[in-house]
This record gives sequence, C-alpha cells and structure tokens, in this order.
Amino acid sequence: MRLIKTLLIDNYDSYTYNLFQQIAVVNGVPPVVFRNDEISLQAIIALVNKGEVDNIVVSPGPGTPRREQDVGVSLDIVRDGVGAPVLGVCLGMQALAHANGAAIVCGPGPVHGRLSSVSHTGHRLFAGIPSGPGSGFKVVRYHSLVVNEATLPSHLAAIAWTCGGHQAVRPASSGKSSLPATMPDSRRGVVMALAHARLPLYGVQFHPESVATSYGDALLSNFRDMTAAHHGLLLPRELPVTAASGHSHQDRPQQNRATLDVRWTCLKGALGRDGDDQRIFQSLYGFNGGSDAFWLDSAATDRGRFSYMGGREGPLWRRITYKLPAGGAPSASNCGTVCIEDVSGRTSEVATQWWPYLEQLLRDFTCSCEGSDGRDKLPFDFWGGLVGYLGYELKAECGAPAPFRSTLPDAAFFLADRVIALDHRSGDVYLVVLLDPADAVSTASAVGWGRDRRDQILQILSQTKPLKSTPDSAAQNGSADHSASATAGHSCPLANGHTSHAAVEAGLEERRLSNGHAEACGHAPTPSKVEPFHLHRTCETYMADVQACKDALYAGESYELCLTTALSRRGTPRKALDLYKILRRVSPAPYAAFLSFGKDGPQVCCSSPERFLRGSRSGDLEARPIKGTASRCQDAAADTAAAAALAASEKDQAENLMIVDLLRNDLGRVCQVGSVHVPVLMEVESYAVHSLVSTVRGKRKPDTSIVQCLQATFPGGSMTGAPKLRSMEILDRLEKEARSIYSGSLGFIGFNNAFDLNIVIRTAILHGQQIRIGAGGAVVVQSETKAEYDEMRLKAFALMRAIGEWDGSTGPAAVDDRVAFVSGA
Ligand SMILES: C=C(O[C@@H]1C=C(C(=O)O)C=C[C@H]1O)C(=O)O
Ligand SMILES: NC(=O)CC[C@H](N)C(=O)O
Repeated sequence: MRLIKTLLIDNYDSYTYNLFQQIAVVNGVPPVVFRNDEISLQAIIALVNKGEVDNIVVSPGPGTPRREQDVGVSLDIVRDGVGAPVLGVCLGMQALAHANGAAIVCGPGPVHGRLSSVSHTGHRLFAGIPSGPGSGFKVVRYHSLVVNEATLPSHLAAIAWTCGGHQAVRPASSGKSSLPATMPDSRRGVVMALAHARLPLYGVQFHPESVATSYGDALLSNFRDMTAAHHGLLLPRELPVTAASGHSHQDRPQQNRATLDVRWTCLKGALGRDGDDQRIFQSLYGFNGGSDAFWLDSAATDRGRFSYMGGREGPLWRRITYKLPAGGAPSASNCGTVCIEDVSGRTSEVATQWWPYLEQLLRDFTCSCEGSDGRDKLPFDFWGGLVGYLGYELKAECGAPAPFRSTLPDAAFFLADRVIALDHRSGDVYLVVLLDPADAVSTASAVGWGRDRRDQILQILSQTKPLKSTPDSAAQNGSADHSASATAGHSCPLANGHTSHAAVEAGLEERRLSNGHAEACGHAPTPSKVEPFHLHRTCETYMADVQACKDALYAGESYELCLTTALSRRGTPRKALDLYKILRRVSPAPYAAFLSFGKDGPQVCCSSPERFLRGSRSGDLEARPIKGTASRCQDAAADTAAAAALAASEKDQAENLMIVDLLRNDLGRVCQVGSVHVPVLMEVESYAVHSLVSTVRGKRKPDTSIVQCLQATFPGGSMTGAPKLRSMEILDRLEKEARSIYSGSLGFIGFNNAFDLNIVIRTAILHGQQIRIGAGGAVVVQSETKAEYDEMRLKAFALMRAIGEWDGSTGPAAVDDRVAFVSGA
C-alpha cells in the first residue's frame, strides 16, 4: 500500500499552486512541480518507469497549445501518453485536444472568473459528482479558447459540457446587480471535459482548484483512484495529514544571530483628543518636514488598531536603499547596489542582489522580549526592525522581466531601533527600543531616549489648545485637557527623570515658521503658479490600452490585467508632510503611511486601503486583495445602494475571484498544505471609494523565511492581474515606463518575525521638485474603455483633492478641472 505521487507540469500559470495544494491534500503527499520548459519527455518517462511518479497533472496557463513555447513539454505528454494517467486542466485539456488533432478556436466569448453548471456523462472522473443545472455542480472557468467539438477525433470523447448561463459567485442578497445574475449562453454547451478511448488521458476545461468550484476535491480524488486502479495499487484507507506540523517559526533554533532585547515603557491612556497622533509625529519628527522619518498610520482606525512612528535615532539606526543594476536581468554577476547610511552619517555600499541582502539582514538581527515575568507580551506586532518600501521593479528579482528602471531606489528601508507605537483603542502610547544587552552604552542611550520621549509626549499632549497655524488645524477639534501617566514596561523601565524640551521646542519652532509663512505668503502659492499635472498617457491612449488589454484577454493571453498610468508635475510648493496631513484627513485609510528618506527623498504620502501581506510572529499569513471599485455618494441612501450594487456586480465579483485565486496560489507556494483558506470572500469596505475586499490566509511553512514568502508573492497580484508573469509582460508593453514605488508595497518587516506590507496605491511620491501619483484598475472582458478611464480618475481623485488643498487650488471641482487630468503628451 502506498500513496499516489503526482508530477505537476506548470505552464507558467498563477493557479498552479492551488492545484499543488489540492493534490497534496487529496494524495496525502505533495506533487513534484516542473515548469513546462524545465523537464524533458524522456526524463518524465524515466520518472514514471521508476515508479517515482504515478500520474501527471498539466496545469492551466496563458496562451494557446498551438504555440509551442506556451505549452512546452505538456504537448508531448498528452500526444501518445507516458504510461501513467494524465489530467490536463484548461490549457492542459486544450493541449490534449490539439495534440490529438482537434481544433482549438475562440469561444463565444472569454469566460474569466465566472461560474457555470456542468452536465457530464457519468464518466468515472465524475464519480459521485452530480450533473446538470440545479445539481449543485458548479465550476469556475478562466478561458477564452475552446475545443471545437465537431473536430474531435474518434478516440477523444467529450464527457462534460456547460449547461445554462454564467452565474454570479455570490448571488445578490440586496441591491441591484449591474449585470443580470444569469447571462444566457446562446450555445448548446461548451466542452468541459475529455477522455481518450484507449489511453488514460483526461482533461477538464474548468478549474477544479478555484475557491468557488464545487466538487473539485472529489474530481481529483477520482483521478487519484483511477491512477491507483491503472497501476494496480492499493491505497491506504487513511491518508496522512500532509500539513507540516510541529515547531513554529519562533521555536526554530537561531544560529549566529545577535539577539536584541526589546524594552519599552507605556504611557497609559495618553491619547485623548482627535489629532493627538499627528501632534506627536509633528512635534517629534516633523522638523525639516520629517526628514528620515516614518509613520505607519492607521489613519482609518476602524481597521487598524496600531500606528507606528519613528525617526533617525538609536545607535543601530540606518537608512538602506537599493538600486537594481542599470540594465539586464539581475544575477550574481549583474548585481544591484545597496547604499547604507548610519546614524552618524557614515555611508557604505555593497554590490549585491536585494533578497539575499535582506535575508542576511534578517538573519543578523533578531529580537526577543522574553525572559521576564510572562506578562510582557506587547499587544502589537512591530517591535523594531525595518520600515520602508519595495518598488514594483523588484519583480526583476522575483522571476519576472523588468524592462524599465525607476529613477528612485527600488527598495528603501530604515532600520528602526526606536519605535513609538500608538494603540488607538486604549489610547496607550508605547516607547519601544531594541538594544544589545551586552552593550552598556546602548542600554544607557535607550534609557535616555525613553525618558526624553516620555516627557516630550506628555508635554505635547498636555497642550490644551491646538495651534492655529498648522495646515490641518481645522481637523483638530476639541481642546479638553487630559492627563496621562507613564507606566513602565514589564520588561524594563526605560526611563524616569528630568525632562528634555528639545524636540518639543523643535516642534513649536516648526509651527512658528509655518505661521510666519502663512502670514507672509497666504495659505499656499496661488493656483496660477501651480503647473498642471501631466497624464502620462492621454485619455485616448489609455482607452486604446484598455482595448489592447481586452484583445489580450480575448486571445487567451491573460484572464485579467491591472492597467495603470501615472500623473506627474514639477512643483512641490510646500512640505510633503503638510500634504500627508491633508491626505489623512480627506482620505483616511487603514494602511496609510508617511515615509521620508533623507534630504534627497523620496517622500511618500500614502492613503492605501489595501493590505498586501501580513505575517504574524507565529507564521500566519494574510492577504486582503481588493478588486472592484465604486464611487461614494453624498446621499446616505444612495451610498448604501452603491455599495450593494458593487457587492452584487458580476463583473466585480469575477475580478475579485480571479485575484483571490491568484493570492491563494501565491500563498500556496509558501504555506503548509491544507492551510490556505478564504475566510472572507468579497465584502464591501468603504473609504474614499467603495471596494470589494477578500481575505486569504495560510500558515507559512516552518522552513520558509519571510524573504522567501515575499519573493514568491511580490508584486501583489491585485496590481498585475492573472496569470501574473504573462500579464506583467503585457502591461509593460503598454505602460512603457517603470511604475516605481506605486504598485509596490510598504510597511514593516520586524526583527521578531512579524511583518505587514500594504499595496502602494492612492499615493503621492515627492522627489526633488517632482510629484507623481499612479492610478489604474483591473481590466476584464466586460470592461468598457471609458468606464475604465473614469475608474482610474476616480482612484486618483482623493489624492488630487488633497493636492489641490495643499497647493492652493480650492474646491474639488476646481481641482478636477484645472489640476487633474490635463494631459500634455
Ligand atoms: C490600481 C489601483 O488599484 C487596484 C485596482 C483595484 C480595482 O481594479 O478595483 C482596486 C484596488 C487595487 O488593487 C489604484 O488604486 O491605482
Ligand atoms: N486557464 C487556462 O488555462 C486558459 C487557457 C487558454 N489560455 C485560454 O484562455 O483559453
């Protein structure tokens, strides 16, 4: 008795690792994966003959089986068989048909991320699976091409077909759908499965591995049992649980690491008034407009409980920036450059690639706050470590081509050994330091920092009146006096002693200066001095690009494409931090942030609603992809109706489902078998716009590092489309420039194994005299070109409004007319 072992051929798809996970669960042992150009037919036959592989699954993928490079060895496998059962999925089934002489043609229309009912002949592949409309057998499809049934050779039989029309993934519970829930299918039915008459070769056109397909596990179990019967094998009655169990990440032995101590003090209930967080940041880190400072700001605090801020302080502090090599694919012989500046201003450079550098850094530093009385767990995840961004072009080091280069660093992080964490629920303020316990100087400096910061914060918060001159003073209402008391962290009291007023004074000085500025030159430069934004691709070009995306979808090259463009102009009349303060007021978002890197920048004002990936200390991963966007309405009833319409829209559901399956795939590459799940599918969240949000979770494999997780999942699939690789290539051809920080991720990567990174959207990047924002949206076959252009504008709008207020344009209408979308191609 033994388990069935599967060879999984990957046709460069973004759903292959969903099949991987499903097969691993069904077989009780994970499959072996090779890409279609990584293994020869001879090698596969040898594996089968040696009994190392019992069956083969050929994955879906972009393109067509008519093009050799799209399918590689897949076509050889299904031509005459390899002595083992083969199941082709989607492109895999099309390859089976094509290799046997059938015609692969364009279907009645692409069907991406949509549900169909299926009727089947009762073939063994469908044993125990009901058939026909209303039977409960519903499958997700991602394809444009179909097998022409009339051209099937006599030895290849169709054994399943679609029946009825497409259905919404989540039927509408209320509100009006923008599309009918069922679209009539004019055809008799598209071939959904094939079986060879003599050889054990099968194919399914739908995706058994999608989160919304029913009976997918049953189908793969049938394939497993048919394989056992083919080889005359007996399967054990109970399958082992494949999910790796045992030790968690924290328990892993850490070798050759400097373990830093985490120490903190807590100012209980210190936050009382709206705007206290901003007062603290402004006063402590806002001088020079916040140079070398970070603020991971849960500006929409209903979603994020904790915010983190810090500046250039602490003996371990450093600023780390990375530039990809100027041209060509990065490799060991074509390295990029890491530049490091330490707290005293000393700089150094290392020729390296990014991920190995980051891996080493995270190996060199680790931190712990254990060893005390057990009550010492901090309630939040970031205890110090790296804060910064990963730019989109780092995809060059994630196995994707990256033909364009950003003028900005491709990654930039602070090593932060001093962090102020704010708990918006309790009002507690934590002052956290990382220190080397063996180093007395480091301990003394930590104690001094904690003492000073505590005194400064207490003083900042005791100011009863908000200062009028701050640009956002309108937002700072309430002047109730309140007091806060400092309680020492359980691990180690950081401070007690006298007050240093330096930073408080610096903060006041800043306000005096901006006051003077306001008096001397008015609130901001006059609108006439502000250059209009230049839309990098005109409205016409953008709409043509949407059409080009749709053409690619019709051709079977992609299932969904997230097309974007940029707006930029010269002219940054005021400090970036002032813009950020307006942005967090007009467009508060749960993954908002302000980052400012040195005197040369860049400065990042971010109001992102989207989490890319979070990892807990114990290795739980969570992605929260957004797909589906609708504008807010002034009128409450209309706003609720707009949200309900979004939730019921079949187009938006299809967009969202495709990305959910993509994220499941990406997590499936680094997560324990059976652990990837979708606790929330398509819920509306409403910030500057209404968004359809899903949650995908999984448990990181114990032998997989944070860096390996990021390399497997970056850039976030919601900014690329699916399948990721082919989609990014198509987008590069249309967009013709680097996306830079936009479309990347920012957040923290802690030395305690926890990390949390957003998707950089709804973000203004300031650099030199330049200000730039990116915007875009997912294109699917149902997309209308003008509607996509409008969606892109909608996403840029909240930012434009903030920029208008910042640089002196007045109301939103004025911003829209005069500043935004003046294309100057
Ligand atoms: C491309 C953007 O947003 C992305 C596209 C979305 C969509 O198509 O609905 C939603 C969120 C993001 O993943 C953007 O904001 O610029
Ligand atoms: N998901 C797939 O395998 C798609 C196959 C093919 N590219 C099509 O669109 O029809």
